[in-house]
Amino acid sequence: MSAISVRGVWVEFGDQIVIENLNLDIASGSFVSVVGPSGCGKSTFLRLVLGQDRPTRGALLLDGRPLPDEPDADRGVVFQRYSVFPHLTVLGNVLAAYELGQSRFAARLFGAKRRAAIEQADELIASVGLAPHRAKYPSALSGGMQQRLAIAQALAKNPKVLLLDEPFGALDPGTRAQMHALLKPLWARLGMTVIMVTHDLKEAFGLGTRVIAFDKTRHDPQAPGRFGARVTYDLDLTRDGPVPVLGALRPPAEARAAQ
Ligand SMILES: Nc1ncnc2c1ncn2[C@@H]1O[C@H](COP(=O)(O)OP(=O)(O)OP(=O)(O)O)[C@@H](O)[C@H]1O
Repeated sequence: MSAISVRGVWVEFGDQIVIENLNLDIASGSFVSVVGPSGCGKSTFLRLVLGQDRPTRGALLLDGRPLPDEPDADRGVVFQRYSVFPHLTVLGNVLAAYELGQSRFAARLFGAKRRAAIEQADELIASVGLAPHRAKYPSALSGGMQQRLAIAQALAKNPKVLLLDEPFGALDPGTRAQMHALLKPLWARLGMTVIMVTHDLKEAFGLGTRVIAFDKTRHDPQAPGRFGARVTYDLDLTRDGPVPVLGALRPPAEARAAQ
């Protein structure tokens, strides 16, 4: 589990301000959904936490220490598409993640370490429901199966923080619901901190313990890049009390627990 602090973060590309003075504290083990209009900087924020992009100003901390500048095994990521290796089987994909995560200097594991990695990979493959498909290549898997594989691959590194960028955006509603049913118990069992960008409000509220909305609050028609996005809503769903969901009121925690 891991806590993330965002301190006075700005992101600028040339004269375009994308994120403006962002301050956030994300608790260990929380599941944060990030929503907001297209182009408001949600993926940019995720790339900052991943270490793929750096803030123009400000700092990000993981457990009180500056986030490393490059992605590492502490942070796993699943994108909407294309995050699995097409030339490797299901097992090969998950094993590759173990190899990359565990062996910094030699890319392959051998002997007892490899056997242990295969055992762990098989457990993970089973936990995302892909055991019968372990020898298949991604081209032989459905979109939902490929995303389950991408999740297994991200989890193989045993990350403290799992970053999800519209992970189910390309899936049909039925498969999406299956993915929700898979992800929530996995998150609860593994106790990771999850940050998920989504355009689907139902998904955001259904999975998240907290929903953060990004948006630009100021606009200059003469200079569209002059102002960046800020946090416009920050809803803690673990607290009791009414939370508006799609125009309706969410039931209190007791009633939810009984559901
Ligand atoms: N490397 C880059 N160079 C220049 N501009 C960039 C770069 N990365 C992002 N941007 C700009 O930053 C803004 C925010 O992009 P971002 O992808 O973070 O938005 P988003 O909220 O995730 O959008 P969507 O919901 O459509 O995926 C966009 O205007 C985009 O063009």
